[in-house]
Amino acid sequence: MPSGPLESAAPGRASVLPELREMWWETGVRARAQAGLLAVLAELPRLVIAAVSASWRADRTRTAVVAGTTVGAGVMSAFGLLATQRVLVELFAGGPTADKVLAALPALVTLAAVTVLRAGMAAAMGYAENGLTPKVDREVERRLFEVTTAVRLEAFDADAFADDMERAANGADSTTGLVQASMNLLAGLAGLLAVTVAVVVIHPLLLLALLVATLPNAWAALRAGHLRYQTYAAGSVRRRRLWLLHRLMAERDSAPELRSYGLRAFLLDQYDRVMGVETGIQLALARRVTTTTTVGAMIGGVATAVVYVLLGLLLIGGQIPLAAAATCVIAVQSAHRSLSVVTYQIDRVYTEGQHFGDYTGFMARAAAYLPGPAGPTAAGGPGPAAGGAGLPAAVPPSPARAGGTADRLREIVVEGVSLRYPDRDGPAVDGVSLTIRQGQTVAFVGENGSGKSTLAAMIATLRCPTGGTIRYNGRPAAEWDADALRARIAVVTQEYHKWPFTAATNIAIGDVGTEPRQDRIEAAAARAVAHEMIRELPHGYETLLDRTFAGGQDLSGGQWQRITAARGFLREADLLIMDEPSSALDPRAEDALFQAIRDRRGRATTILITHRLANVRHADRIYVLHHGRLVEAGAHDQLMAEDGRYAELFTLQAAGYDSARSTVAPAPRRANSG
Ligand SMILES: Nc1ncnc2c1ncn2[C@@H]1O[C@H](COP(=O)(O)OP(=O)(O)OP(=O)(O)O)[C@@H](O)[C@H]1O
Repeated sequence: MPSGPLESAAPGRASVLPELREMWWETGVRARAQAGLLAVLAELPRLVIAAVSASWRADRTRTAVVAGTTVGAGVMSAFGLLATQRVLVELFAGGPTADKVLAALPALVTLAAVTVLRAGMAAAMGYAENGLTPKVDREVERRLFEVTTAVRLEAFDADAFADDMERAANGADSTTGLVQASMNLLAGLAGLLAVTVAVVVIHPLLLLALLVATLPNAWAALRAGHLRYQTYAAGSVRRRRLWLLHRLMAERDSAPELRSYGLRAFLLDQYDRVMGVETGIQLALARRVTTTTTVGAMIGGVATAVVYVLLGLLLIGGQIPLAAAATCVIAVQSAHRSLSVVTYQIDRVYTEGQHFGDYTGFMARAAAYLPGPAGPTAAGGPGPAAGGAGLPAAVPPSPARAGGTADRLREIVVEGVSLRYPDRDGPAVDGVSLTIRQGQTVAFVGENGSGKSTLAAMIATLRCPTGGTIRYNGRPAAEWDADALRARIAVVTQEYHKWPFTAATNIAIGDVGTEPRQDRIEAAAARAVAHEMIRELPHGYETLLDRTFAGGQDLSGGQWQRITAARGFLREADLLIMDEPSSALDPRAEDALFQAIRDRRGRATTILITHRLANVRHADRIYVLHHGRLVEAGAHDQLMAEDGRYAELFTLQAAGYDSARSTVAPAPRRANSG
């Protein structure tokens, strides 16, 4: 017996999963990581300003409180240090202890007041920050969703747009982190400044001592942070590979194939390889970081010792009083603390800033895909008014256009329409012209990839033609109110979405503009042969159709297709587009569904896309597409008489049934239970 898939997964074969190639944006991340420490520092102010302005837009008062208390706490540090020095000066002075304590009392009171004020400011800062976080999250995330739900469908065809969007969503989460890190950095800097000022006031020479004692540690902390970021940036492909492997090995969707093809050992082997590399890299990083921080600490330690020796010499030489020397020791320790805050926060600001940059970058790029007055050709053109930090202010409201309630869709004229997807050689739809009148049922037929769904998507205004025009009641889509026009069209797509809602809501979302009345939902379900099936679910129409929630249920492919057809029927749209609505239906359900579609004839318009040609026989007009071009058009009998492509496809399919009928004894006909 040949070796099974477990053996074929042996090292050397299929060692790299091809879909995990490096993405274009990762080179950008890598370039930033290799930019060097100074370049990193130079980028900080821009990132901090972007985050603080996002916070300012979310809540001015709280942002001001956080900023004010942060700086205030720093200033209080300076006062605290100066008061400490005064206390020490008085205590180290000559004379009886009681007199010394009495003399130190004002400074002690100041110290107590400063301490209380600092504590009060810290509490106010914490309170304001806690309230600010959800507001900033909401502000930033809502803007992201306003954009992701409004961009034209073409955006999703653009290179790596989905990747870009995913990182932007993560970047949105980094906003609060960046704001907090920026504020903490401000606090650290204010503390450092305060210590510096206090030290200079005591004795200018001590500033030099302070710098010598603290700079080596600061350099080490920054360098270690930079090493960590470089490793992080270099590992993005590896992380995505791990993420993919996690999903493949633990998710429900891949579980059946994983077992049936015996992919367990193959995937575990992939995991071991990636983790082996990851562990090695993390160990190397730990070694480099430890070396750097140890070297920094050693130099810092020696420098601090030198400072203390210097202080001793100054003391012995009578150049500085004992109190100033004692304050200097406290100042050096304070400076160490502030500096470690500053270096840690710089590291955080940088990392969070990189992620936040993904968000602002995405928002700027996505603005080009927002529908605007410029219409479909707006791609690449200016987007709506941009908010601060490259954030589009909001999705612009549609200008007043045609689309009143009385204006039903009477005629759709497609004039020389083409569409070319990005990075595709030929057009998916090529110069198609046709007219669809109210009440007609028309069918688009043709082989896989002939352009049927693309043409339907353009008629449904989901995609903008790259050539030609589509007129609705004589007016091009650009002259209509986009929402009003879409409200007249219902689309049941091939790639329907399983919304994680109840069965009733899954149908009701077909017409969110109206009240979700149960009788209407049930009537739509009945037309799509879904009513009985839904009633048999554990909670009937209230059954949650998502197994990731407790008590949730999943449905079979055909059952889902009935629900999506019901969604399409609910709206009573002027135009219903049904793209392969019956591919998973059993023959009885299919027959009933097409009967419901035929019932629309004369009343409302239907575009039907299906490969089951028996179902298009009754269509008023059949359009045959081939390689994006319209090659035949007419009623069934006419096309059969022409003996062209349609006749060939129809005869081929019918022959399958005929030969089956000739070899299988006919089953007794059962009454249609609908
Ligand atoms: N988003 C896309 N990006 C790039 N090319 C696409 C995209 N969608 C479809 N295409 C290509 O456009 C052509 C037409 O696709 P379309 O889905 O319109 O065909 P279809 O006739 O509906 O096919 P089927 O019968 O298989 O559903 C195909 O060559 C397809 O590969």
